[in-house]
Amino acid sequence: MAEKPVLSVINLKTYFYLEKQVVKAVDGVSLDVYKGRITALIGGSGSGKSVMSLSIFNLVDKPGKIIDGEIWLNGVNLRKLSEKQLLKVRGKEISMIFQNPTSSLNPVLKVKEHLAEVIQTHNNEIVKKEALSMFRDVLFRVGLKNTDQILESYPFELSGGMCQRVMVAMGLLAHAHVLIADEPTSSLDLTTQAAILEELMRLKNEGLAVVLITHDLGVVAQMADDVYVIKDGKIVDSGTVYEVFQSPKHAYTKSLLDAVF
Ligand SMILES: Nc1ncnc2c1ncn2[C@@H]1O[C@H](COP(=O)(O)OP(=O)(O)OP(=O)(O)O)[C@@H](O)[C@H]1O
Repeated sequence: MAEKPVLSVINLKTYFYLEKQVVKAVDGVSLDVYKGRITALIGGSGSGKSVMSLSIFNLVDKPGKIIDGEIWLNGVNLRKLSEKQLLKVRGKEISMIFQNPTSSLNPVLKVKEHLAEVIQTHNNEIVKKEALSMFRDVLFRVGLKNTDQILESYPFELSGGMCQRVMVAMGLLAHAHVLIADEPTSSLDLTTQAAILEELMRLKNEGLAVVLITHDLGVVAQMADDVYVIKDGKIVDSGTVYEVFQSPKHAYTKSLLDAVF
């Protein structure tokens, strides 16, 4: 691929130091994520998908630790940044939507306050009125219609799908370059799942780089451009979705595909 990746992970290792053993949750993963493409990360339960995405944000808690590797975002190695510098990157340049959208938002903040937090650190001079019209606009873009009411709502007053969309809106407002979606639809009903997936496609078409972590290989076949298969913390297969699904190189990929198709 001629274009440079927006996000490049090189030889990343994240281990959990337990009393009796070391769990090598991510064990030398390298992957490239491109603008305007959906990159899927697939693998069975416990293969390292979530630890991988948390590592990108440096959000791995003890006893876990990133012990090696580089994480390049638009030419900056995130592993060299201080926690203060990383705060500016998280949710701004890379945003993330999690499995459980309701608990990913702060329960004591209204939607408008979540959105305000995004622009405060980003763009102080925006006056209140302009900010509100930007918020309405961005909520509308993610398919939320009753924007004035939603702005005044707390997360618990919204459905899971609505919270998910608020998180996507926060990423849009921040002009994020990369969106990492970790099982973004797992807790949602079918109609909302379809709407969120459609939204991800739209964002990709707008030029965002999307990393999609999912168990749902049907969704991957339908939506992804590139695929990485992770097993026991290691990438065992990768390529375009066509390459990986048509001619899987690793027996593990074949078994994942056989279980579904
Ligand atoms: N806090 C922790 N302490 C110890 N081990 C952990 C911790 N968190 C994750 N692990 C281990 O790291 C490995 C990778 O876990 P991870 O959550 O990344 O898997 P996953 O691929 O996201 O699974 P799933 O699809 O079920 O969400 C697993 O062996 C898991 O047990």
